[in-house]
Order: sequence, then C-alpha cells, then structure tokens
Amino acid sequence: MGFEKITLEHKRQVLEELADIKALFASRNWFPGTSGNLSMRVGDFDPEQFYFAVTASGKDKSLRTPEDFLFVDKHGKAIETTTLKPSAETLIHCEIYRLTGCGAVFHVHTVFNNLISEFFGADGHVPIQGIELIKAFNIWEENAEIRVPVLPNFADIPSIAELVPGVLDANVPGILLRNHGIYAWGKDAFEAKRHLEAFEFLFEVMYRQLLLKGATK
Ligand SMILES: CSCCC(=O)C(=O)COP(=O)(O)O
Ligand SMILES: [Zn+2]
Repeated sequence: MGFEKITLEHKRQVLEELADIKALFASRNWFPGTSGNLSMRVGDFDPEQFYFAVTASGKDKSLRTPEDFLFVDKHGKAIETTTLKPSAETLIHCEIYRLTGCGAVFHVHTVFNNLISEFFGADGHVPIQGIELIKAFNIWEENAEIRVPVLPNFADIPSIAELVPGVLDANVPGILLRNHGIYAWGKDAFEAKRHLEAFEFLFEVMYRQLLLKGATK
C-alpha cells in the first residue's frame, strides 16, 4: 500500500498515540538530555514497502509540539516535504521493522539499562532467568531463561544496524546497545510499551540482585 493510500485519520491516530506515550515516558525521565526515540508503523506491513512515524532528531521529548514526528519510508527517508530530520537512529528502527514486521519500536536511555548493558556487554547478551515478569514476553515456561542481545555502541549507526539481523531473537523483543540504551518493540504500541516496561523492571531487579549478591549475610 502506498503512503498516499493510508487514511489521514489513521495517520492522526498514530501521531496522537505516539505523543501520549512520549509524554508518559518523559514523565518517567526516560528521555534524559533529548535522548531516546519512538516510532510507530502506519499502514500494512510489507517488507518491500512500509512506512512509520518517528520522532524528529534532537528534540526535547518532554514537550508536545507540532514538530515532534515525521513520516519515513523503509529506508528511513522522509516521505513528505519537511525541515525536520528523522531520529539519528532511524536505521535501527528500519531494521527492526523489516525483520519482525512489528508495529512499534521504542528506544530509551535509562540508568539501569546502561549499567546492565555494560556489566554484561563483553558477553554479548544479558542472561535473565526465573523472574516472573519474563511472562510479559509471552514466555510461560517455568524458570525460563532469556538472553537479551547487547550490541556495541558504534558512533556509526549503519554499522550498528547491520549487526541487528545477526542477534535478533524472535522470542526476545529487545536489543541493548552497550552503555547507550534499549530498543524494544511489539506488534502495536501497547505491546511495545509492555515489553519495554518489563525489560526495565528486569534490569533493575538484576542490578539490585548483583548488589545483594555482593553483600554479606
Ligand atoms: C543526546 S542522546 C544521543 C543520541 C541518542 O542516542 C538518542 O537516542 C537520540 O537521538 P535522536 O536523533 O533520536 O534525537
Ligand atoms: Zn539513543
């Protein structure tokens, strides 16, 4: 489906939903120093042709303005005339959409995701086992273990994007960038938000467990 065939009503709904999520995450201090970026797909998914709304680069994400988002194509290029620049990390969103067909991708920098990504960074993944909230990823097996991939934080975003296919796990809807932040996704914004919140909870639990393990009884 071409971009022009997607109804204005649908595009407006997507922008409104993204703006509400952006405000909520900002209230949690999940966008310190203009960091982070959010996107939501519009229209049907076809790996050959898809479109999404993404946050404009470098904006204060705690504000709500008419210049917060723009629409881009599967290459991350703006599809309407605009002075806005898509997020510097749009190519990572493109890869996640292309590989998963998901409906929304959220990226935030938090203290816990940074600390955990560095602690396990050399291993290439964060192992998480036996914590109830793993069920938020629709994994119901007892004592389940997931491994959240950690990619190096290259300054060159295309170099990070090209590593995504090699680490993406269909059962784990998230990828960490070392000392940077997390990308989490889902079939729609509701699911992407649930996944992101679960990852952040799990990272905080792991961080605190690591401290407790170092404590003496
Ligand atoms: C000031 S944070 C550095 C860039 C970054 O990691 C980020 O998430 C925000 O970049 P954007 O271009 O999306 O504003
Ligand atoms: Zn970032």
